[in-house]
Amino acid sequence: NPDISPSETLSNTDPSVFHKRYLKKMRDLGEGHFGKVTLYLYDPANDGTGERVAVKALKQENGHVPDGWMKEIEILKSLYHSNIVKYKGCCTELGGQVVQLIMEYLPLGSLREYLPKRKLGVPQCLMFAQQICQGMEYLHSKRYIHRDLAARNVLVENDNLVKIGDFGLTKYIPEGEIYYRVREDGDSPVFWYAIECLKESKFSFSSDIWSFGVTLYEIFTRCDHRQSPPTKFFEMMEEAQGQMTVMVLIKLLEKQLRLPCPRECPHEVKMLMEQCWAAEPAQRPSFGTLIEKFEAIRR
Ligand SMILES: C=Cc1cc(F)c(CN2CC[C@](CC#N)(n3cc(C(N)=O)c(NC(=O)OC)n3)[C@H](F)C2)cc1O
Repeated sequence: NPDISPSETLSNTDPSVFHKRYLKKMRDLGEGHFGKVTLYLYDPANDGTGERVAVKALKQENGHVPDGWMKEIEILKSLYHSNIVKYKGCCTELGGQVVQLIMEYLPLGSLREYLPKRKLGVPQCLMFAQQICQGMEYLHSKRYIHRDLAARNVLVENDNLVKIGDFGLTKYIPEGEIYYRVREDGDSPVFWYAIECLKESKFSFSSDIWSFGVTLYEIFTRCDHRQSPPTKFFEMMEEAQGQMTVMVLIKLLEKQLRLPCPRECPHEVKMLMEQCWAAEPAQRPSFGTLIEKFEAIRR
């Protein structure tokens, strides 16, 4: 049609730009220390035929966008892997003073909601565990450490596919560095933290492996809250009423105490958990090694 300019024939709207006016709030999905994740219908036709998206927003900062927040958006935007939640775009407000992160919505939610409802067999638990390792191996290959790997941050696409769904504490480790040092802020997931994180706030690829070991424990307890890491560790710390939890947890881990092996957990899986919880970071396996071990167990 010669009298329409080429740009008008193509729908020249950038699909990664979401307009606030078309986002219709449905319900909250989660709350973090610095913000929340909400389910929206993105409905430009305004007829309910739009698509559901998960929107992550920071608690209102006084008029400026924290640079750590833009980092998280850039990180997710740069990740392409079947076991990592898909970035869809951004929604900006007030001339870019507020930026919201738009992700694909997985209605089955995280393993924390899914596992207690769906009594999975051992083979499916092993498949999910291997998929988490595949997503994490990809993340580590780009020199990112997750720092918050846990069942609550693993989303279920369907009975055969899980994805790492939140990157709120993810950090880049520069070439040549081994550790990322942080001053502790917010409510840290201490029962998923490696011993060197608790003692010296030293985060590394190896500390993600420790957190994977705790996530593997969660998978094989089917996220039963009576066996959750906090519940179990508090039971193990029972005589230490009133003392600082982190100090007591460190003492307990230094005495080589660990989370107990879940019932009907294969011996090889218990061995993997214990390797992930080696006191010495360098003795813990990599995600590549863990993938090979899961492939061998699943054969
Ligand atoms: C500002 C910081 C911050 C705020 C937060 F609320 C959280 C916690 N939040 C993380 C995202 C979350 C779990 C995961 N992964 N989730 C994502 C989806 C999805 N993409 O579909 C989904 N779906 C779902 O529940 O369907 C029924 N849940 C869930 F919202 C918890 C972490 C944070 O760092």
